[in-house]
Amino acid sequence: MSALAHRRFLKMHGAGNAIVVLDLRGSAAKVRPEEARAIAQDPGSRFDQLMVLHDPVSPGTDAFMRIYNTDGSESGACGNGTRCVAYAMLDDPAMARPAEGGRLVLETAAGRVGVRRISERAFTVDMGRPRLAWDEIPLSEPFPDTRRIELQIGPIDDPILHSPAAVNMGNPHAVFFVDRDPASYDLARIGPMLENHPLFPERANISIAQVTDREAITVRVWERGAGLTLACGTAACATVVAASRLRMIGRQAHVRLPGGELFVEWRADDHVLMTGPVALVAEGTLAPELFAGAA
Ligand SMILES: N[C@H](CCC[C@H](N)C(=O)O)C(=O)O
Repeated sequence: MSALAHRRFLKMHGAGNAIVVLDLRGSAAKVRPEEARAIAQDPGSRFDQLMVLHDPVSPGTDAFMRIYNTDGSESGACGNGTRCVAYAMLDDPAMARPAEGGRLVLETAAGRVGVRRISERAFTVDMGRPRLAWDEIPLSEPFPDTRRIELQIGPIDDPILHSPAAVNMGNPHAVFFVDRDPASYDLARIGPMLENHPLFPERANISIAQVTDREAITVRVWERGAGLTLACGTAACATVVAASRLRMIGRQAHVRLPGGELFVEWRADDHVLMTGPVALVAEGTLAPELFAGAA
């Protein structure tokens, strides 16, 4: 039987991004990709991302986090999910541990993120520094300037989208800036082609963004490994960094996504801070039969 059977989870969302939090601290259990897929496919535990807590690995951190997409693939970052984890680690009766004044340091395969409570249901995540070199995104061929890379989709003489910015926020992002409502693009059709484009050896999250004023951007996202989601925290961060590099905004903006709004600041010390809400939807336990056919 799976080591995950009967384990309790929290079903949450961050600006509409569906998140499940599972606490495996104090155990040697790990989530296998097929088990993540099985959990995602059950209506009671459906998620865009599964945030799994493990015992801390490095001194000065409160937990090690593994992040799974709907398809079972792992990511080095999830902004919305990190806020949900902070809520769980500070407020959930079973998951909470005493923490210094509402502050936590979480570690993932991509590095450390700091989280600070702003209010009962809002948190600011220090997502760390963006990685901007072509081989840090990563891209499969060299581009000295990742503010606009050579990639387009649609008719060669009249592309639907072209010249995206590339940013890594612990995960790879391509951001296409457009001058009309991002909702007018068929991202459900375009997204998978771009997510799996050979230019992205680790695939990519695909955003379509419209800068509506010097401090406001409207974004829609096709997420790597999860598809269309109502919000994507790291995409919001990547979009603000990209827009700032292109001088379309200053260093901060309100990012409006279908599921809600995030505020992102690319601080002078190169750290990207993202502030947004969390919501608790339900709690549940993982039924053993979930994993019966896990493949
Ligand atoms: N799909 C992303 C991970 C989740 C990102 C998103 N949900 C967020 O809030 O940052 C990836 O595979 O890179």
